Amino acid sequence: MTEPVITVEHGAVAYDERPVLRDISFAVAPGEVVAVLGANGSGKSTLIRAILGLVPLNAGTVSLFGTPQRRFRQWRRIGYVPQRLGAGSGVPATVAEVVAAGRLARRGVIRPAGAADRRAVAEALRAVGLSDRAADPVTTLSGGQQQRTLIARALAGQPELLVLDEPTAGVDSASQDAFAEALRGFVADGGTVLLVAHELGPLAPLITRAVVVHEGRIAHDGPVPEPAGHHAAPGHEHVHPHAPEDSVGMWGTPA
Ligand SMILES: Nc1ncnc2c1ncn2[C@@H]1O[C@H](COP(=O)(O)OP(=O)(O)OP(=O)(O)O)[C@@H](O)[C@H]1O
Repeated sequence: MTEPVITVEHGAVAYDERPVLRDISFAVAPGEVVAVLGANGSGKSTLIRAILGLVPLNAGTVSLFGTPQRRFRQWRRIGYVPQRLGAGSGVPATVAEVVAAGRLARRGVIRPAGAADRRAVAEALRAVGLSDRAADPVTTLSGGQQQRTLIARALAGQPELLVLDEPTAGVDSASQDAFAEALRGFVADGGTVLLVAHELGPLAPLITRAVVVHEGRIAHDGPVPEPAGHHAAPGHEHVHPHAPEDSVGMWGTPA
């Protein structure tokens, strides 16, 4: 039997004793592309941060590649792209330098970059369509291109699992398409993906499963649900032009 890449069992997280995730259980198998959906503040980012050990669980367990998270040491197998590039520090790193940082965990800081590192960086830049910007300071790139730079940094580490927090939020459509293409290549090479998203856009065809978080619990685990308020389907006759915003956000929970 193939070992899940991620297993969460009865996971719970609280911030300052305020419960944010309660009794979360789900698993991600190798090769899956799982989208975590849900309204603002439902706990999506907290869930992936808990999986990565960036926030502590106060109940339950997480295993990564079959190893309990607290004993897991093979972090190079995981590439993580957090929600946003932090506020500009003014350090004029080039695109290639940022992407090369994704190799550090693999080669160790002591050993200088070798041919394999340079190849991995070039390949990651190509995958996100930024080869021609390699020498430019990241600060001269658009928000979408900066996001692609971070994705390339994660890809350069040649991870087996990519964890992405809203990779396409506020990103122009050219960058969304470039990202979808990069992800398609990553998955075709056997990679596994867990991503948080508000809108799937060009990623939709790649998603194999959706997990909807609602008020700290999993409200749905299965096929990508139709966005709430989707009335374009033929034969849909229920018209309510002034219906209030669904409290779940754009993703409906099953009745
Ligand atoms: N470090 C923190 N300390 C205290 N509360 C936090 C912290 N991080 C998140 N929260 C709170 O926990 C809840 C869940 O936040 P989280 O960021 O996980 O939600 P989300 O579903 O990812 O939201 P969004 O879609 O807005 O990114 C929110 O009420 C948020 O305010």
